Amino acid sequence: MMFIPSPFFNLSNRISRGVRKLATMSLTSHSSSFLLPNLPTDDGPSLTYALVILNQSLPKFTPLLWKHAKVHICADGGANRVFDELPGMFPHEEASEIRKRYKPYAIKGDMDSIRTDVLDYYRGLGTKIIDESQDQDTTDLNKCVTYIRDSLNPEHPNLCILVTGALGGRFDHEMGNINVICCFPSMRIILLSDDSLIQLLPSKHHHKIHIHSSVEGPHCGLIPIGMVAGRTSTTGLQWNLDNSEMRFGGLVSTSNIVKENIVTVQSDSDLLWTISIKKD
Ligand SMILES: Nc1ncnc2c1ncn2[C@@H]1O[C@H](COP(=O)(O)OP(=O)(O)OP(=O)(O)O)[C@@H](O)[C@H]1O
Ligand SMILES: Cc1ncc(C[n+]2csc(CCO)c2C)c(N)n1
Repeated sequence: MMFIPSPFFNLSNRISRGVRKLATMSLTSHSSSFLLPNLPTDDGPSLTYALVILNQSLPKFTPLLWKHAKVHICADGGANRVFDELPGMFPHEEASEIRKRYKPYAIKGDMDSIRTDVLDYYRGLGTKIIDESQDQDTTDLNKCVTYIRDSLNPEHPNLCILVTGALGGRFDHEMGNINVICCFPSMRIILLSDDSLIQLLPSKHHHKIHIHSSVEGPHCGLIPIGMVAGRTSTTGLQWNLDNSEMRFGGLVSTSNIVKENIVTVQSDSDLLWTISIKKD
């Protein structure tokens, strides 16, 4: 298979040589540069970030993600977290000032967890309130991603949705959050906690993952989802896969270690990529 740049870079993902057309596979770059104080421009496509805040303790790097994001959306009770926890991250400033500075653009969900005082407060600041209590079949995260997809022009190929509070906590919620990234395979969605991140690597691309060792790694994993992953090959890991099969009940690449600044992954199946996030 040939590695050539993907449509994310606005280049053709097909190449023809004379009369013979070679099957090619586009290459998608990934980088956790949103965890750095400043966004570099030389390690992948320049992305536009949206931040979705779920109803779990805010990671300590939330102000950094907020700064990098162009739009900020709370999933239902996620708004309680912004209201309650963000002022504590700035102990020398007035809570009311911090709450005005960190005003969500929208709050969306079935509204069974947001407190009335928090709802009234943000409504008063002009936050859009989108009550979808009639929908009891999709999670609040799904509702938020749908909103971003439908209203914020994510046809833009360089949109990336960062989701805080997605991991740890209740296992059914965690699995629901992972299911959301599988429901939107063509969107870049990154699930975050203080300890790790998870994203989908769709099989229709080859993947080049830039490792920022100051903020992430070395622990990582590649995990098949929903089906047997027949053949996966990697570079840059301590235990690389070489056309290996992965399945639950057999080999799943957990407790792996990043060894190089770039990890490459190609597979015939969609995989989850996870990497640890460093504590300062
Ligand atoms: N303990 C948890 N672990 C992981 N994710 C969570 C947890 N609690 C909440 N979330 C995430 O935050 C979102 C909003 O949570 P909230 O408590 O407001 O609503 P919920 O009624 O518990 O969730 P839902 O309505 O989606 O079932 C959830 O949809 C889920 O994505
Ligand atoms: C088969 C099935 N299982 C669970 C739920 C419950 N559920 C799933 S998402 C959601 C909304 C939460 O905001 C709720 C209540 C369902 N509807 N269908």
